Amino acid sequence: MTVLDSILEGVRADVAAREAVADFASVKAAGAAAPAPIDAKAALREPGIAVIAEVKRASPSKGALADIADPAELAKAYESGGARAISVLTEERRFHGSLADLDAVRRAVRIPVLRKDFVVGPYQIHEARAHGADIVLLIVAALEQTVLAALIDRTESLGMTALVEAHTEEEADRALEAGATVIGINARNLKTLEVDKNTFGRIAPGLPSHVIKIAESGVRGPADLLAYAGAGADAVLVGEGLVTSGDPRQAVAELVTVGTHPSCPKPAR
Ligand SMILES: O=P(O)(O)OC[C@@H](O)[C@@H](O)c1c[nH]c2ccccc12
Repeated sequence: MTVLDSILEGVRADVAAREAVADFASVKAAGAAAPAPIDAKAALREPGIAVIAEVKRASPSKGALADIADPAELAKAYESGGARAISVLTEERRFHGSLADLDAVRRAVRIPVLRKDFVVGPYQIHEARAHGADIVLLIVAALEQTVLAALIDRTESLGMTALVEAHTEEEADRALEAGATVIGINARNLKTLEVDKNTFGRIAPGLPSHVIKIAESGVRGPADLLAYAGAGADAVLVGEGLVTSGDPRQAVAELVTVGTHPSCPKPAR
């Protein structure tokens, strides 16, 4: 069993437990009653490399990363440093995230918020909307093709943006085939947890120019952002490098400064 399989097993159990308390119809209604989502695609297409800053307490590869007492305060620091969007891990068992973190961040910032979890079905999409998410992560490796296509459709029908994550050329092809217009290439293989920073550079050039391309994982500083920008990234998603920095506002600001400088490579459009 891969790491991803074992995470998915826990997630399915947790979703079933929540669904026993609040059924599908009730999360759907709560999502419909939530304030309208922000247009995250427009935000990601603004000039300069977008920085998506992540609220990440722990990871399966590193264990505890940061003691984040107040996720709202961290998100505000990211926003004031110039982050274009905030990613919030909501998976509990391995990443120590929660929907309460998502709520706190949603209340604290005005920029788009991404629900970062292991989505296995439509329940979590409506739940994300009910908790104020504008973007939902969908992981190709975790989903069958027909389910992936249906979940992208459901996410976008609710006015949110589906960020579809791939790790190989085959997965990127599946993402496109399923209708993804925002694709994240994760340098970390979720089955083995190994990081290969060349993954984005191998896969992204093969994606059509209309696709918004996000480089995920492994950004520790401006040099990494520049390398991803040179390979065609519209955005970078950064977790560990920010939560362990000591000064998250400053750490984001350094990335944003480099990513918006006239000398920074721009994606072909
Ligand atoms: O902490 P890093 O190396 O900056 O990585 C952030 C982000 O890419 C990573 O948290 C991530 C990317 N895809 C995921 C899917 C599930 C959980 C986590 C992730």
